[in-house]
Amino acid sequence: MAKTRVHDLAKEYGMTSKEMLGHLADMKIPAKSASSTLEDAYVSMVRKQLKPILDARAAEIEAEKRAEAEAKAEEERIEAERAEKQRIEAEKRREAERAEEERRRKAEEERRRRAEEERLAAEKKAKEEAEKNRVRDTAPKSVPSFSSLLDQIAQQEQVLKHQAEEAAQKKAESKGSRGGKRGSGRGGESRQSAAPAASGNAPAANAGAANDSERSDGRRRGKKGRRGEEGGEDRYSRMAREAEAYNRNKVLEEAREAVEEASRESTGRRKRRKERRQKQQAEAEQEKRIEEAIANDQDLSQLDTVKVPQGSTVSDLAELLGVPANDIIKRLFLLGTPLTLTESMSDDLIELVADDLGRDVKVMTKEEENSFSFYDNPEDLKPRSPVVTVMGHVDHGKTSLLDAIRHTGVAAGEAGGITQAIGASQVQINGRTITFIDTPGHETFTAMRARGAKVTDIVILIVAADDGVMPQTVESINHAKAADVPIIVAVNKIDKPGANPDKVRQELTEYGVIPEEWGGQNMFVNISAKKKQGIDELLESVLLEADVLELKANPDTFASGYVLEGKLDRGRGSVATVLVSRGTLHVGDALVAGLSYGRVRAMIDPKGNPVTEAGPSDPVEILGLSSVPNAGDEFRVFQDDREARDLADQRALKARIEEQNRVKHVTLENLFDTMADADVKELNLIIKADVQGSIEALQDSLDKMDQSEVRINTIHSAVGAINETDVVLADASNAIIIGFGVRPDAKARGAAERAGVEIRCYDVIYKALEDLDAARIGMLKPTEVEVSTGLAVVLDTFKVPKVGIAAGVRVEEGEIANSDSVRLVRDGIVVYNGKIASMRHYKDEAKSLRGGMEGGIGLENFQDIKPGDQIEAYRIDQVARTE
Ligand SMILES: Nc1nc2c(ncn2[C@@H]2O[C@H](COP(=O)(O)OP(=O)(O)OP(=O)(O)O)[C@@H](O)[C@H]2O)c(=O)[nH]1
Repeated sequence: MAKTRVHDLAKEYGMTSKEMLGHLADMKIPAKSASSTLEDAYVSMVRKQLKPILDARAAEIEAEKRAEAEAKAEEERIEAERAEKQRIEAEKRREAERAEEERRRKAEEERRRRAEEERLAAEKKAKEEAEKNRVRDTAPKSVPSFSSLLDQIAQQEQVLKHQAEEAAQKKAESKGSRGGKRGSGRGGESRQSAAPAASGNAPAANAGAANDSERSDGRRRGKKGRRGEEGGEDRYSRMAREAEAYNRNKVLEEAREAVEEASRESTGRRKRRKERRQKQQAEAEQEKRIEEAIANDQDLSQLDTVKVPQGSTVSDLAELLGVPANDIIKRLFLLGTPLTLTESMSDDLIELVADDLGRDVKVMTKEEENSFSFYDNPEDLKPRSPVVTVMGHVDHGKTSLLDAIRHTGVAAGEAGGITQAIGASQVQINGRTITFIDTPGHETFTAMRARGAKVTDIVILIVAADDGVMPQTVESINHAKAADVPIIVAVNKIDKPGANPDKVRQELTEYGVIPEEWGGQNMFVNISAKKKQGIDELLESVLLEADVLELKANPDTFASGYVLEGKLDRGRGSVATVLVSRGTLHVGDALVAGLSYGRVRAMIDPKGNPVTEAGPSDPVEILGLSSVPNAGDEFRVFQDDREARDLADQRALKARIEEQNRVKHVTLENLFDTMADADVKELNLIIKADVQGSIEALQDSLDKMDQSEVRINTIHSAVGAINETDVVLADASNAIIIGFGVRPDAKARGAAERAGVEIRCYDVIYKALEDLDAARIGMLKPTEVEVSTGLAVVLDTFKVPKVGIAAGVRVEEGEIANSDSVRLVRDGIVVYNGKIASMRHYKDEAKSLRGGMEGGIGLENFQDIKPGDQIEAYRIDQVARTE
């Protein structure tokens, strides 16, 4: 048997001979070198021993092979992907090239077409002008302008061309038929014609004159008859003329080129200058935006976001985004909402379209648009007093608490004299001030917050200890939490026998309001608003909370803040209670608040005293505004009252446009509503009142009215007198104007009369509600009422030609008319409901059958009548609705 050598065996195992010799040594098998031979017995021993190695190696090789194959497959995949990508890109590129080529071709075509058009037009004009000049023999007047010079050049060219043609023709003619006939008497004429030609070698400005004389010469020649002219030109004069024509042409051509070049250069320069200017402007604007953003601590990544006012029209958006309106209209069309240029877009549509255009937009509500952002240097900030709102369930003691607070620190004798002068109050405690907003409840708080007015620093949640947590308690908690305002709980009415302050604490934990003593975040104070117990402790808690909040503001700047309340006062005009958030407000300051502006004529503090200035956290009543601002409007003082007026005017104009747009345009949302409720009638209202409260109260009652059939729309409401704009709006939207404690001014009254707009003024809400209800009911569809007319019993049935089976009846009750509807009732079940087809009394047709009469009744499309059936007759009456 052949012996196996070590190196063959090693090869078989994929190892070096040295490695194999190592293994052999381990197994005590004698072998010296790679060429040593091994006995078969040893070989089988080696194989047995090295089997695991062989297996492992095989597995390794297999794995390597697999990995290689995988890598190759992956490579191939990547390669294929890359190729595909390349192919797509190439395709895209080709597509783009094709598009570009097409665009270029079209542009070239267009350019050629235009050039051709221009050329034709110029030719036509030149011909006309040449013709005109030919018949006009007056010399050109005065020094021509640059453009008229060009015109002249063109004209002269035409004339010269014309003359050259004429001359060529003449030449041909004279060479042909009358080549030898050169008359002697024609030399003078030739000289005559040559003389002006020679003198025509003049500057361009005079060339016209020379030309004209030549033309008139030609004309004279024409008048004198062609014969005299033909062949009259001698060789020299012709040469002189041709030389002159050549020279002139050359000069004119050069002049024209120079002029064209100059104008080309100037437009090119102008264009470049314009582009440079625009670029500089854009850069400056961007720089300004960045500076402002840094100053206002804004997010710089938001800089590219375009702010779009809510309700913007298609053309507004196009302008803001700097894109052609068509781009937007096209996208709207694709979105299935075709709109015209002047139609408003919904927030969603604005965002969708902008997104599609790859632009970032922020739809700004009116409040956001009207709000200002300020930046203060931290060094300028000084501590300010806290502003507090009291919230809680109805009857838990909000008013009583505010009352008790107002009496704090007031001597007993003074107490009776305290009146709530303005919509906010201030109390002094431990030498510090706390400001309270006097419109308690979360509704106002949230309404203000919704308008962007963040005035409250701390909420006092009042909970009656005898009543515990009630629905509005929970609402108040939610509202305060949503605004991220800390809550201090005043557990009230602890003087009451059933009071259980601990139960209140327990219940509140469920809503995440947990007493500090239990490890929570909220301070709890037991009070009795009625007995004025615990009030000081409550106020001290407010100060503690304020310390935690580290409330600060810069008092040494122009004032800004929020309107808490606005009203129209008979004697004093527009009156607004404002809360200063920043800066100091002075009498005489020019300010804008919402749509109103004016100079502060007078200021009244919460105690009713006139003051000349108000700092951060101070509430004051101000007089002097042009109109009544709304609660929640932001106010801001301007250095210059012209600026204030401009801003207010801009806002007022915008508000008016928006209001009109709102009335005119159907939005996506209400379009469907309107279609679905085609049956619903609308009662449009414009409400004007002397105080915001009346508007809210009326609106509240209106909202509660049944609107299933007549929808009541308040299309506009505001504090202030009824003015002409209201009438215009009412006219445009078919609305009634309701006034509370306000009257229309003379202009409005006149406009209303002319337009037929109804204005109703009231002093009390319920009267207005009564009238509106009546109007609403008047608009209701009349009700259909079934009136029973008679009852008959079927005695027998019989056949009637054409009608089929008819009933022989006896009328038991009432009177049945042939126009009545009937029900056929069998054993209490209605088997037919329809109309009477025929009615007879004996043989004759009858219009009706009275009680006790017998007759025949046939039913429309119904034969299954049986003796014993009852016929109930009725008619439908329409009755005007009373509700
Ligand atoms: N016994 C007792 N009664 C109180 C206390 N505080 C308020 N009340 C009474 O509770 C009732 C409601 O008090 P208001 O202060 O009007 O409560 P409110 O929360 O302002 O009520 P609305 O304005 O209707 O939401 C009044 O009759 C108060 O006299 C109190 O501490 N103890």
